Amino acid sequence: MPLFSVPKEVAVGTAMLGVAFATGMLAGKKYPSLGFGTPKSSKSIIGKSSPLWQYILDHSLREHPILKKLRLLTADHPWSKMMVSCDQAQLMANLVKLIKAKKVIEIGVFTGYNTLNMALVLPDNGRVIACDINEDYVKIGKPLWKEAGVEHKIDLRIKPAIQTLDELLASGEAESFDFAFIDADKESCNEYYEKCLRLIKKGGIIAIDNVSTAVTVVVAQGVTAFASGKGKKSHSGILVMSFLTCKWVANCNTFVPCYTKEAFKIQHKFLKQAIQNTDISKE
Ligand SMILES: C[S@@+](CC[C@H](N)C(=O)[O-])C[C@H]1O[C@@H](n2cnc3c(N)ncnc32)[C@H](O)[C@@H]1O
Repeated sequence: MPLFSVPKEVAVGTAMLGVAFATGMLAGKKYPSLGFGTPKSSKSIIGKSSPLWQYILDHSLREHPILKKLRLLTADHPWSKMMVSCDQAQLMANLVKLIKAKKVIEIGVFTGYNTLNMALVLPDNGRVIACDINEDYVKIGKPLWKEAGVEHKIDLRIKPAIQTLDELLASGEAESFDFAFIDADKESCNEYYEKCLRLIKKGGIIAIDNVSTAVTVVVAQGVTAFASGKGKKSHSGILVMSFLTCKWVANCNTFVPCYTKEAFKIQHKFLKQAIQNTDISKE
């Protein structure tokens, strides 16, 4: 019996993600002192000293023009490092499309780059529950949501994300979401993860950013429980994927992965298990 069943494309996509992790091709991360965030401005990611990186972006990035506009607009923000990288966002958009998601949650919106990214690939009646506490950040991207014609798909909730998740659960939306991206304060990550496990339905995906910092343990527990089949009932059938931390290398203008051995082992084990247990017979 497979532990879970995901579409073949998702398994392949996830495997490629694993390869990207293994080869250090994914976007790097830098953690400002607040404990969240990633170095994502085009200025820092597309570095001249990283021809491989540039090649990957030149040949695989298909960024919507308004997304690009928002990325460049955000690049000038003092906290631009918090924005997801364009390739990371593209991977999530592809996964959202592959599982034919209709309802997604973004925990931590910042200027709304990934919110817009997901809204663009959702069907017209799709919905992004976008959670943030800082309206000033969100205000930067909101006009571009409108310009892209997807504003109606975005349900922005300005309040602590825990409160929003509780409200969703209280209003009977458990097991009704397809995808969640956890990318806010790390202190609450454990709670976000547990609540998302209740909100995401079977066949859905929970993506967690910056897992090799404070949340490694959370993910490790979830992934281990999930991969061994010993997780709670509600864990089964949900794919948990994680974006690992990379370390900013000063004066290098590029990012190199800085995996903790443990985080890499967990990721690798999980991906291997995910592929082995993918039920492609129904495809
Ligand atoms: C790393 S940024 C999110 C980046 C975003 N996902 C993107 O695609 O660009 C983290 C965001 O989490 C928000 N945040 C921090 N604590 C929060 C909380 N308790 N509830 C909701 N949002 C929170 C911050 O205001 C910030 O905008």
